[in-house]
Amino acid sequence: MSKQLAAVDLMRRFYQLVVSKPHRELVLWLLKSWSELPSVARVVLLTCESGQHWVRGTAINDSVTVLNTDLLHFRKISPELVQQCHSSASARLCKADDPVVQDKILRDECQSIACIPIGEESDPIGLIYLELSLSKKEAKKLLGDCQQLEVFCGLVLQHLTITWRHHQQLEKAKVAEQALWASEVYLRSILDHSPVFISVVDLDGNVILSSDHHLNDELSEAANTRYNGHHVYSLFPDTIAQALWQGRPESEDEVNADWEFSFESSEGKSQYYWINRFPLLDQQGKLFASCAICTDITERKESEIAMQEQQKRLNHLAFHDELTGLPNRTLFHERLLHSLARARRNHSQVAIMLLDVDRFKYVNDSFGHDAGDALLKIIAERLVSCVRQVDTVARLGGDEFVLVIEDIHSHEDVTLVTEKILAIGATPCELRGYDITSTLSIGVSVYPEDGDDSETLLKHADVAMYRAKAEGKNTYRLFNHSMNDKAVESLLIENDLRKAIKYDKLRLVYQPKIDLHDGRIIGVEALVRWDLDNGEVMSPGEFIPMAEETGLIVPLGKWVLDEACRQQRLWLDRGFKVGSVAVNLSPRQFLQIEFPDFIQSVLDKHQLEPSCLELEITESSAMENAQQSVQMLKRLHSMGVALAMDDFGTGYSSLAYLKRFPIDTLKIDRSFIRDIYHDSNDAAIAKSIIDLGHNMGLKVVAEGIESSDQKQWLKKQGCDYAQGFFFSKPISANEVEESFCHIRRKLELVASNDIGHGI
Ligand SMILES: Nc1nc2c(ncn2[C@@H]2O[C@H](COP(=O)(O)O[C@H]3[C@@H](O)[C@H](n4cnc5c(=O)[nH]c(N)nc54)O[C@@H]3COP(=O)(O)O)[C@@H](O)[C@H]2O)c(=O)[nH]1
Repeated sequence: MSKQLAAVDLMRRFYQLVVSKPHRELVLWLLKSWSELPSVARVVLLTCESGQHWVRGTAINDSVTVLNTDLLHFRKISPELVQQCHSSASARLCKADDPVVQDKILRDECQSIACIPIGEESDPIGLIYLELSLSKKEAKKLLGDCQQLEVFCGLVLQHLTITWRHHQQLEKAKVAEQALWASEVYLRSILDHSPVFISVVDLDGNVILSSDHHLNDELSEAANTRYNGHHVYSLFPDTIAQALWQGRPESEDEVNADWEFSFESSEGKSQYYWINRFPLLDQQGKLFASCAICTDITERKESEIAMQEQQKRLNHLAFHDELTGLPNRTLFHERLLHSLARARRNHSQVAIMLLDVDRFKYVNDSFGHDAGDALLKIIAERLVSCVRQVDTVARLGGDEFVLVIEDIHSHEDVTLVTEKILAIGATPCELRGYDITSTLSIGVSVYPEDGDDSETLLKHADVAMYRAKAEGKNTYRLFNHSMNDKAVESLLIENDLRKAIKYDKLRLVYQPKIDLHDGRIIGVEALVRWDLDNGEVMSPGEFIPMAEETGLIVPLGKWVLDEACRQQRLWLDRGFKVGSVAVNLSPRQFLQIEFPDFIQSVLDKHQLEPSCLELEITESSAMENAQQSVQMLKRLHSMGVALAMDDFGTGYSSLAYLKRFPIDTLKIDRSFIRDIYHDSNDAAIAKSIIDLGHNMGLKVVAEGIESSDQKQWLKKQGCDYAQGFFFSKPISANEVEESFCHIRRKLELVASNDIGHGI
């Protein structure tokens, strides 16, 4: 047969044998073909792929096994031998006792080992490993006879290798496809469930990929559809589109950036996002798209803003007056310190103007606190309008304001400002439908001539203001050192008294009044005491005139009335019938239009009959505004409150008026009682007052009885009641209570037996 025909025959046989035969069968056939050769003890079929050897099968006599294992794990033939053969470019034969095969051979009769490369000698696709019971020489001959089998084996192995590789590639593609599918599923799931908005935008601005979380429904025209495939500018307002596509406009790196972003919804609600943009590069490292991750931080931002605003409000409250919004005392002091520091540096002058609203109490009491607050607000606004922005207008509390005016060059500058303030202060303002004119009193001190530090300057402005008030109100006074001493002293007392009223440093003591005929206690007179911080007690003789002068008598008088009625209620509840409680009234208090209403409210508050209360008004104050006093006394009398005229005999009573005063009692001033026994004039006056009182149908009380003689004389003259140290000094409510029974017994004894002295 020609070589050509032989080749064709071989190919035919090859195709008959190989095509459509399962691989396993081909491997078995190969192994079998070699193992059936005479003297072959063991056959191993190996393939070479990318420098690695795979054992595909092994045959020992009739037992053929198909394998697929790494040579290194097979370990039944020598890897060194395989390696040597593989690199030698020809079949290699060695004796069984060759060191490379030692310990590996299977049988004792094995004399030689053959390792036959299959395919290209320099780059074989496989190897046939044989263990032979032939000498090396005999084995060589046998292998020479097997060339056809060798070629055929090469073809089959090549076929197998190709199909294996093909299979492998298919497997790999399948795995890659699965991996791709999985990564797509992961990505979609992540996008679908992501709580943030993620978008990938290509270089032309088209959305390639986006998460289901919409930025804000109203922002997206495609809110309920996927964004993909749309241009960012067709989906979002320009600002957002730009953020998603072109990045932060001011950023140097337009692609890679993160920043906070906000926009306003159509409802005017601000929406905040944190945007993180980064580039997407292809395999060549070229930018093909950019990804933006937008996290909704609105809630966090809102709470941050709320906290900042609260902090701002707290800061504002700490340094501003809540009612007027003006700087408060703390901020005023700070500003004043700065102004003084500036003035020191610039050798300039600063004016401190302390303002007090005249008759503010009256507005408050007459129109109510809301009206008072409204007035303060109006004044605050007007003051601010009077000064330059660099100046300070502050409210120190109550109706007290202060101004710090910088860069003053002369007293004329000060006068200009004060007159402006007085003018706008006196402009009427409407409160509750009434046109109210509330004037201001201003005290001014100037740095450096009136003081070098804030405390002194403020004290001196206070002194000047006090002087402005004392000298007619609705005016201003510039401080001068001659004002200082007396004014400061009065001011200090006034301030302390203000605090004493506020912080309950006042108390009442009670002096009993006795019926001279039977010695009964017919009532007590409430007298106020002021406990000073140094432990001393200030007499009302000292502070009542000052309280009257400053107007403090009104709150003080209210407190006395309320406290006396409270105590009366307590005594009644505990079974102590002390008679009426008499309270002294100051003229200012007495002439307040709303005074009867106040009395009624106190009686109601403590659930007292009007007869439980007696009001004492001095003769001189009743006569001072006689016409008004008549009206007021009539109103009080009609309410059923007992009325007494105090210190009678010391004033200039007009009998015409006296008969019009609806009073119940005349109190003879103690100055007539003192020498009643020795001074015939005093005796005559006292006697006349007793007669006058009786003739007018009034009861008469003698004050200041210190001795039994005085008492006896008065009793003899028909005086009804008496009061004085002879019976009892003013005592505390507790003492009244504790010794009430004792006092009553003793007073009764003194009155009836003319004995006893004091209690
Ligand atoms: N508007 C108000 N005036 C008040 C009030 N409390 C007191 N006063 C007036 O202050 C003046 C001084 O009062 P006081 O120091 O309390 O003196 C009173 C008595 O202690 C004193 N007195 C009483 N008996 C005697 C005595 O036998 N001898 C003596 N030397 N003094 C005595 O007289 C004062 C009471 O006087 P009168 O009011 O006239 O009855 C005084 O004018 C008080 O009115 C207050 O709450 N509001």
